[in-house]
Amino acid sequence: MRVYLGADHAGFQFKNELADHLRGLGHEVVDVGPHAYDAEDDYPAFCIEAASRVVADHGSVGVVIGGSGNGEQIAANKVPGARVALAWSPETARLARNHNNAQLIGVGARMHTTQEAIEIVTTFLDATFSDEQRHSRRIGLIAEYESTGTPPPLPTG
Ligand SMILES: O=C(CO)[C@H](O)[C@H](O)COP(=O)(O)O
Repeated sequence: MRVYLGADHAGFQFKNELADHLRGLGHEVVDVGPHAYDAEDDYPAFCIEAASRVVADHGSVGVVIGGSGNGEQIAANKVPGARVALAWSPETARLARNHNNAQLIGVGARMHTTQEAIEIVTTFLDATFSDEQRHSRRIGLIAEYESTGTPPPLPTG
C-alpha cells in the first residue's frame, strides 16, 4: 500500500520511526516532510500536501502527525475529497476506515507511546470500508455538501 506521511516538529521523530516500520512491512512510504527537525515549523503545508497527494492517488492512504493530531486533521480535511479522521486508539482507527472510509488519519505523537501509535496506524492500514449502505449514504451527504455548498436538509419532525 502507498502511504503518504506528513508531520510537524512534534510528529517528526514518530514519522521517521513509522516510515521505517511501514517499509519493513512492505508498504511504499512517501514522506512529504518535514525532512529536517525545525522546532518552529508549521504543520499545515505538510498536512495539506499529504492529503492532496492521497486524494490524487486513488487507493493510497495517509497519516498526518503532530503533537495532538488535531490541527493536522483539520488542515488535511480542507483538501477537497479528503476524509481525515483523528485516530486515538486502534478502535477509532478501525472505524475511520470501516464506517467513514477515511483515506487519512491524524495521530498525536505526544498522546501515545511509539508502540501504541504504530498499532493505531497499522490497524488503520489493515481495516477496510464496510461498504454498508448507511455509511455510504452519509459519506455521500458530506461529499455533496462539499461540492455544492448546500447542506443536506434537516429532517422534519
Ligand atoms: O498538535 C499540533 C496541532 O494540533 C501541533 O503539533 C502542536 O500544536 C505543536 O505545538 P508546539 O508548537 O507548542 O510544539
